[in-house]
Amino acid sequence: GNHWGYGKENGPSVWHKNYPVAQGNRQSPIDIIPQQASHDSSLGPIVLNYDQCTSINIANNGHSVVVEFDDSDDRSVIRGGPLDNPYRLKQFHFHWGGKGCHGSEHTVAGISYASELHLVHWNAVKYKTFGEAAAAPDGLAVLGIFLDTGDDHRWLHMITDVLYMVKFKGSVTDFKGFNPKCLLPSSLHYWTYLGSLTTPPLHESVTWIVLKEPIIVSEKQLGKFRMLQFTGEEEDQRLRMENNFRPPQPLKGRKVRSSN
Ligand SMILES: COCCCN1C=C(N)c2cc(S(N)(=O)=O)sc2S1(=O)=O
Ligand SMILES: [Zn+2]
Repeated sequence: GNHWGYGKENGPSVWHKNYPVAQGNRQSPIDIIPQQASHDSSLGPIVLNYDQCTSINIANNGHSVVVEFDDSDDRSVIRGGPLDNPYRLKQFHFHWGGKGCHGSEHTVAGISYASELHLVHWNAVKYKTFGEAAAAPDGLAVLGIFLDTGDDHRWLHMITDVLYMVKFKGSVTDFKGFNPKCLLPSSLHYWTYLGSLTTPPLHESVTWIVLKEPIIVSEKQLGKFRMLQFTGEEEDQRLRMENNFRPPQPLKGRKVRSSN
């Protein structure tokens, strides 16, 4: 059927047909305007405890490349900042553009970055399952990290070196012992606001925490993401996985807060 995607016929501009919440009041991503963000002294620092984290596998789900984690206990959590509870790390994935053009989802005063990394966490204190949390207004916390281009990122090769194993939609391969701490910038200063998943089902269940400082990766490393395919190995259509980002959505009166 007409499964959602990023093409002309099934892209972000028509998602509302199957997912009416696409036109809701807390959709993501947004354009973050730093000067309009309110400094909130009650916003403490975010704390990431990823040291015991256990990555399981890396997969091509036909929309992005996703690294899944064992979330059977509180071994890797994000806490603090706008969050009332610790949220458990479930997966991380990326969004990126085509050659040379931009591919981040959030923009900063109209400027987009080459790519954006999303670390997805869920509120296992309040909800029994990830699926339940993903549909609840305070169910998810996604840490967004911008990727800018420059020199090689010293650790990203651990991911780009295995992308050939998950070239096609539906492919998955073991990916153990990866700690995403190595993908963080030096500063954890952030903007935060209430939003949604940026892909269908577009649930309005995400507390977004977007780091101000990008990490730097090389054009060569980003290029390896573009050899992934949206399509499966058995499909005769070859569709390069690129421009898998949703454009900024209306703020609808929401407040963006800034950490100090
Ligand atoms: C069963 O729950 C419904 C599916 C939830 N998920 C699917 C997404 N498309 C999705 C998008 C996410 S993003 N781009 O907003 O981080 S996180 C995420 S997810 O939480 O992994
Ligand atoms: Zn995402």
